[in-house]
Amino acid sequence: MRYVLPPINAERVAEYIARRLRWYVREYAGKRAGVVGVSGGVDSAVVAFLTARALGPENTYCYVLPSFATPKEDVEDALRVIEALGLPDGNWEVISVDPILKSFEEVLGEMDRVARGNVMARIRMIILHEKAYAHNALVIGTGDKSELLLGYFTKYGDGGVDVLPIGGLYKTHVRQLARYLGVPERIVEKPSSPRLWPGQTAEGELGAPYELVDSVLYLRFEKWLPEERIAEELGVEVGVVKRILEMVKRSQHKRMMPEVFHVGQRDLGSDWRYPRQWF
Ligand SMILES: Nc1ncnc2c1ncn2[C@@H]1O[C@H](COP(=O)(O)OP(=O)(O)OC[C@H]2O[C@@H]([n+]3cccc(C(=O)O)c3)[C@H](O)[C@@H]2O)[C@@H](O)[C@H]1O
Ligand SMILES: Nc1ncnc2c1ncn2[C@@H]1O[C@H](COP(=O)(O)OP(=O)(O)OP(=O)(O)O)[C@@H](O)[C@H]1O
Ligand SMILES: [Mg+2]
Repeated sequence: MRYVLPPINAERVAEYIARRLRWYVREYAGKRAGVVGVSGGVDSAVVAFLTARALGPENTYCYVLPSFATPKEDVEDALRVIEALGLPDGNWEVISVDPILKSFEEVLGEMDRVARGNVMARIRMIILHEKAYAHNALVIGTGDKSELLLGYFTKYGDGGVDVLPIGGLYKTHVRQLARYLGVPERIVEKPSSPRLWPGQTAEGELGAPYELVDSVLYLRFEKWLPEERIAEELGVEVGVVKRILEMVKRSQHKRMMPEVFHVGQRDLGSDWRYPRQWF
């Protein structure tokens, strides 16, 4: 398999994202600070570094929100990020989501691991928004371009954020940016995982390494090559390419506002009907 993404200019990208994030939070939203859920993974580490660069450590709030499925090394790595940023004491906290998850299961009954994982992600979302309200802040999202295109996130969970500063960067580019920013190497090298159940890895669930996923997405959406040419170019079966692009199609609803059924002024009280072929 060939990796075809050109590298980014990490210095310029970091500068651009930090400036734009500062403008978005301060000028556009009129807020003071940013709240980040820090997992010990590379996306949230990069976003925490960029938020501190944009707004200053005193205006950056980091929350580590482990569950029973979080390895203890991840909590250690999350704390390393917080230490590296030099956040003041009141600007970070470790809060276990397990008691909240347990009370959900007591009321709703036991859930399977996917359902429980999505509830876990939505519990984190609620906590982060509560903290944002408390600190006059926005919830800074950590989704990258690969996850957003694949729909590899929980709708209204880790997807329920206010702004997506690294949403224009593929996962492999986020790792490059992480190295430039000085994110600890163990975090940069760690295989991506939502950690929604023990042993879960992103590449295991997606069925392909991110180098391949990113190459397919790049050749399709930036070079507009047809599926067969992408397969040839990367030296993989066309079925692999089709499967990745199918994930993009099926997750369109996660990248849009919910469909609104508009009712126009002239429809109210008139006998005009939508043409049959619209349905
Ligand atoms: N066509 C459509 N139009 C409008 N809405 C539609 C829809 N199809 C489904 N839906 C709605 O979407 C829901 C399904 O979406 P969702 O609840 O997200 O659930 P789903 O996509 O099934 O699962 C989330 C996936 O993201 C992964 N994940 C989650 C969290 C974090 C990370 C990470 O990388 O850190 C990864 C997780 O491992 C899993 O593979 C349905 O329950 C339904 O309500
Ligand atoms: N234990 C956790 N504590 C705090 N936030 C979390 C935790 N688990 C997930 N999150 C939030 O959900 C986001 C989505 O998880 P995801 O696994 O995609 O990102 P990551 O762990 O930062 O990087 P990677 O995708 O490489 O694992 C995280 O970036 C983080 O903001
Ligand atoms: Mg992760």
